[in-house]
Amino acid sequence: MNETHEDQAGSTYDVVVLGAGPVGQNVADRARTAGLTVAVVEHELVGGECSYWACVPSKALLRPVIAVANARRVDGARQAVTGALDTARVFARRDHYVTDWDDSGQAKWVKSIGADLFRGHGRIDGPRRVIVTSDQGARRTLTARHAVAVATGSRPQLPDIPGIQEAHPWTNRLGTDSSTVPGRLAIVGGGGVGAEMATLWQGLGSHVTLLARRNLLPRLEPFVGELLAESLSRSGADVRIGRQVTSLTRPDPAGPVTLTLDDGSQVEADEVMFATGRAPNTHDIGLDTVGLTPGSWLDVDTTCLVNGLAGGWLYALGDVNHRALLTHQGKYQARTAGDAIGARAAGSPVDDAAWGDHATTADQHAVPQVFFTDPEAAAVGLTAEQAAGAGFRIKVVDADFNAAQGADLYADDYQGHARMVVDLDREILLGVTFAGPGVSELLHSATVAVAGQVPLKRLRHAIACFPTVSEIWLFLLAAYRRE
Ligand SMILES: Cc1cc2nc3c(=O)[nH]c(=O)nc-3n(C[C@H](O)[C@H](O)[C@H](O)COP(=O)(O)OP(=O)(O)OC[C@H]3O[C@@H](n4cnc5c(N)ncnc54)[C@H](O)[C@@H]3O)c2cc1C
Ligand SMILES: NC(=O)c1ccc[n+]([C@@H]2O[C@H](COP(=O)([O-])OP(=O)(O)OC[C@H]3O[C@@H](n4cnc5c(N)ncnc54)[C@H](O)[C@@H]3O)[C@@H](O)[C@H]2O)c1
Repeated sequence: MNETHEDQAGSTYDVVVLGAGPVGQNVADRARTAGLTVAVVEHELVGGECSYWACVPSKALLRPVIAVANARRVDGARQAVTGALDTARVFARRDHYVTDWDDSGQAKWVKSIGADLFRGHGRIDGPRRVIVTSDQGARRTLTARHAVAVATGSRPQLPDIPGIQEAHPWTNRLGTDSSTVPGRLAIVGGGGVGAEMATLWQGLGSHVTLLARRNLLPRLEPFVGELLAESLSRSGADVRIGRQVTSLTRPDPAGPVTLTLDDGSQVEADEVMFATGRAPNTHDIGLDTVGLTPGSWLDVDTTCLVNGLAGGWLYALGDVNHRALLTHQGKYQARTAGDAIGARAAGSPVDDAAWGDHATTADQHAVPQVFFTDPEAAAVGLTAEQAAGAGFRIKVVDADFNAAQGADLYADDYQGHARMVVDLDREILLGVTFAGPGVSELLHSATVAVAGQVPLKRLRHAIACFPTVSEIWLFLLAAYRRE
């Protein structure tokens, strides 16, 4: 059951990592760099949800949809893009990026860093011990001298609605690995998954009905969801905000599904997808053997050490700690925690003060996120509502992208909006949000400004090139001065 290198150090390791998604792989790498021996346990595919059913396949599928939408925004190019997407080629492109759901390349990488990979389901069995059970039922005990790092990720959270099981709903799994386009697709949930999946499947030719009980992308500034709802509607999707599903019926599993909504109306579709949030993969990892509650999100300190557990040996990284369910943020936690584990094992000082080498301070102040919708949505830090709620004295500054000539040259009649939230006491940025074509690549400038707490007086000297979409910064800063 194990794919170990020949001189494997028995079944005692410095660090045992549960889950070989992007986060598990990164903490393993960092612990190896610190000179520690590492075992990695994986019960499905090395690479995790991110590589096979989330970030990678969804972005591989979305890219052609967005590329065509952007070409159609440019006169002269528009005339060259007249046909429908070649869905067979789009799915083939996705299959390439998920390596046909074959994880041998990533398994090889785990071994290349000098970690030992154990295939099977990992369960904690008391402090510093993990039992791995293979598909064939063989058990192996792994003991961790210094740390067990839980990076088991999350799975879809389905609401308890009558008829949901019989409806055989899609989740992010079929939403990213299907190679057929349903004629009509109903999507429940308007968060990141629902918004991207609606963009994707409408773009691939489904007629999408998107049912959201609140604004779309409700964690971002409200203008983002409004622009997205308008754009999806323009593309032919039926977007219903403020609606809930009360029941589903699907008498024939191969036939259509009918959703009944809270206003009594019904939606018939060929498939229904639930994108209603995530639950942590902690229900069956032995948390009860160390006094923690199975199925709970794991509460951690700034080094990702689980709070309230004696001995300082259990770390939780990535989706399972519920800080920010994003691959890049989980990998940041993994780099930080891996270094902290290394420092603690060596008896070296741990720098866990704010913005220190062993602190995940950005989790609180500067989480960047991009939704690959049309228009793209990109945000870092706090929204105006969050900043005001946290007690900051703020100024909210807005600008439309079409003020910037660079944006108009990028896309004729560029539709997009930007907002920055200024901390008036320190004159730094607390948050920045962009919505518009191509803004995903603009976000890092805002992330540097927010994480770096760059004074606005200095930001004035960070000049955006003419004529680029980044010129939006000039208009945001000018609006701040004017007001
Ligand atoms: C549709 C969709 C699109 C997304 N797009 C993006 C995006 O574009 N950008 C972004 O930053 N984030 C995106 N996310 C979020 C991102 O997928 C997660 O934040 C990320 O996968 C978390 O990484 P992880 O390593 O914590 O968990 P996972 O990727 O879920 O990996 C966990 C691993 O642990 C294994 N495992 C679980 N339990 C056990 C056990 N007991 N024993 C052994 N192995 C176990 C699993 O099999 C899995 O391989 C998206 C999510 C979804 C659903
Ligand atoms: N590009 C990206 O970075 C990207 C893309 C997709 C997802 N993600 C991340 O993955 C995580 C999971 O995304 P998600 O969209 O599944 O979760 P989410 O929590 O972001 O959104 C779920 C949405 O479903 C709604 N909802 C919950 N129960 C409902 C019900 N019974 N009926 C109708 N609506 C209901 C919620 O109000 C919420 O708006 C998020 O943290 C997200 O940021 C990231």
